[in-house]
Amino acid sequence: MVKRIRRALMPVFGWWAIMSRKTKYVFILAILVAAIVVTWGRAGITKDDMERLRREELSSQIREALEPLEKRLGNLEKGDMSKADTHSSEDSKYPKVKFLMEKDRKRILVTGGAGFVGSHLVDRLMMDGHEVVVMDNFFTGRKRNVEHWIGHENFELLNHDVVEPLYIEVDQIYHLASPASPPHYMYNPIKTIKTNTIGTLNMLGLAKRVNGRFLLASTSEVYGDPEVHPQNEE
Ligand SMILES: O=c1ccn([C@@H]2O[C@H](COP(=O)(O)OP(=O)(O)O[C@H]3OC[C@@H](O)[C@H](O)[C@H]3O)[C@@H](O)[C@H]2O)c(=O)[nH]1
Repeated sequence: MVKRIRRALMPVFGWWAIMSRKTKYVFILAILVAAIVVTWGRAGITKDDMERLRREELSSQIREALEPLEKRLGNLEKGDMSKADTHSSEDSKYPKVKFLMEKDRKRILVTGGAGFVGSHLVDRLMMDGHEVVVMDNFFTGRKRNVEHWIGHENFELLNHDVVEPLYIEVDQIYHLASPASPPHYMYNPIKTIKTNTIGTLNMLGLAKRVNGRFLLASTSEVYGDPEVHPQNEE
């Protein structure tokens, strides 16, 4: 093996032996210079490349972050307020909502907002551009009635029993939380009475504290078994 290597290197050593001393120096110097240039050049390019890549990545991240803001600004400049709201753009997964200026936008609590009447009221208030807080204990209400708003920046869902006090900041309260149909309000009559007394008192207290407007809905059950449809208010 050693013999084979020696034989392979023979031509090189042969050349080396017949070279003058000066040529040898020049040869060694040339190899050294070449090695320095290659190493230095490689190190320089790698550093520069890394820096350039880092800068390119950073500017593409900034461009990505700015794009929706620029789009929104463009819409604002064009006066298209409906598209200025990110959630009202065509590709939004939510129903279209109006854009309301901060001074016109109300924060509204709907108790029983996951129920039949409540969820339709919630749709209307959301589409009008308000902030809506739904509070429901899901006795008869269902999350699916309001699920199309879950995650929207104007929407909040609280699983809370109105019999317990609630401390939040709102401008208006629609108080609809109560078992509505006879099988439901007779299921636990004492709880129904508590909901309609203590619950209503809690919501009145909240309205008083925040100086907010208050609406209490009754039920068509108060008419008994009506003989005419639709029922009039007399
Ligand atoms: O203690 C309670 C009791 C009830 N609730 C909630 O209050 C809401 C009441 O809504 P319901 O859907 O039961 O009653 P609603 O009055 O909205 O509609 C009802 O009356 C009109 C009919 O046409 C509907 O079919 C019927 O559901 C429910 O979401 C229920 O979970 C509370 O949050 N707390």
